[in-house]
Amino acid sequence: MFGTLGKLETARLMRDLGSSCGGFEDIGMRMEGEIIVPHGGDGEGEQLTETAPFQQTESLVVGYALTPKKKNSFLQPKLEVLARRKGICFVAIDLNRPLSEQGPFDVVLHKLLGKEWQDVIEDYQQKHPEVTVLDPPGAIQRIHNRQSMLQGLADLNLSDCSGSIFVPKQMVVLKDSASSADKVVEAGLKFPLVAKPLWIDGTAKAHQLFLAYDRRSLAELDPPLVLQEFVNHGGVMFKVFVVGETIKVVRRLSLPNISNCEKAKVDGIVKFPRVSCAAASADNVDVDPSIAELPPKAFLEALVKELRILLGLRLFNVDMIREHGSKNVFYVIDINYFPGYAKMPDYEQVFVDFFHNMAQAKQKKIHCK
Ligand SMILES: O=P(O)(O)O[C@@H]1[C@@H](OP(=O)(O)O)[C@H](OP(=O)(O)O)[C@H](O)[C@H](OP(=O)(O)O)[C@H]1OP(=O)(O)O
Ligand SMILES: Nc1ncnc2c1ncn2[C@@H]1O[C@H](COP(=O)(O)OP(=O)(O)O)[C@@H](O)[C@H]1O
Ligand SMILES: [Mg+2]
Ligand SMILES: [Mg+2]
Repeated sequence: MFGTLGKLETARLMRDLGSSCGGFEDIGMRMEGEIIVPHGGDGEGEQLTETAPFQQTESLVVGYALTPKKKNSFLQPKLEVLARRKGICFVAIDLNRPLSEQGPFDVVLHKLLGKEWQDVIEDYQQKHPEVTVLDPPGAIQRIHNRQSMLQGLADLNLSDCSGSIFVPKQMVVLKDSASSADKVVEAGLKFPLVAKPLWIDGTAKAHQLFLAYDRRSLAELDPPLVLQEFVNHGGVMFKVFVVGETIKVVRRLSLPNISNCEKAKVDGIVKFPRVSCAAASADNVDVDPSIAELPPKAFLEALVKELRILLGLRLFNVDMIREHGSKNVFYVIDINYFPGYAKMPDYEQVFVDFFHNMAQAKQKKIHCK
């Protein structure tokens, strides 16, 4: 039932990956991308010393509501110590007590799923307009659906034209039906297609993706899902991390090109691992530099500027691939709210600068009253 990726590709993929995202191990030097830090931060973490003088006054109190996994991966000791030195402190929100009885907070940083929390944070946002909610729940909801997350991207009018941005042709299949295969063909989607669960619900299942090589295989998939045309991109993808005004790009391993010969040979559906969640080890993958070349800086800045407005988010990353053979034709294939920032080089300093700028803006506002 499950076909197989080309033997060579699979072997290479598994060799390079070493592990899937869940049991994330750093499998090699992460190819650090360009650092675009338009404001004061130099992106360089300061050397930590045990006797680092803690800032006495708290300039910013950040309440956080995160899963244990996210708390462990994001709130690492180095971040807390560097933050404390700038008067920024992180306080765990007690989910068993009313949020309004806790704090006071300057910022509420959250990534929890479920209607209950959504109601709590929306109610809190109404009652506490003075608190920065990172990020607004409505904006987060939009990217929990793989259709709405990409809506509007293809129409972005980018000020910089050193590149162009597209979204792969895709369609949503809400329920099993004999006619869904006909609709896919009528919509002119070309196989192979990447089948992705429609909803991002924080479970591993939301990341179980398949390649569907022919229309007959669609019946083996479990709706609701998005079917997206596969775009050859040479096996390297770009993760564009955004933290407020800061942008950082890293390269990650991705799926190899699918040749016409393979398209003809392989049938059925193929499940594939979370190739891009682990850090790329580009050192041992012979990739053509034109494939691995980072997207132009001005292009990324123009794209992210528009995305911040379109999405209404400050903490997100964008998965982009360069169309194979093109100079700078890019496809956005995924957008993630509050992703695994610990895999972004120097993430601690980036966040300290981000929160410090927030604290300064708050101070300015108080003095202007
Ligand atoms: O597990 P991590 O730390 O690698 O981060 C996951 C992200 O990996 P990335 O940082 O892009 O390499 C991951 O990104 P991808 O979807 O794998 O591109 C998701 O953002 C995931 O959150 P969710 O399951 O979509 O809610 C993220 O999971 P959470 O950390 O939010 O649970
Ligand atoms: N349309 C596509 N064309 C080519 N490869 C794709 C496409 N969509 C996804 N992929 C591959 O699958 C990986 C995971 O897809 P993505 O949409 O980012 O799902 P997730 O949210 O689970 O990360 C991507 O990093 C890329 O390697
Ligand atoms: Mg992704
Ligand atoms: Mg994702």
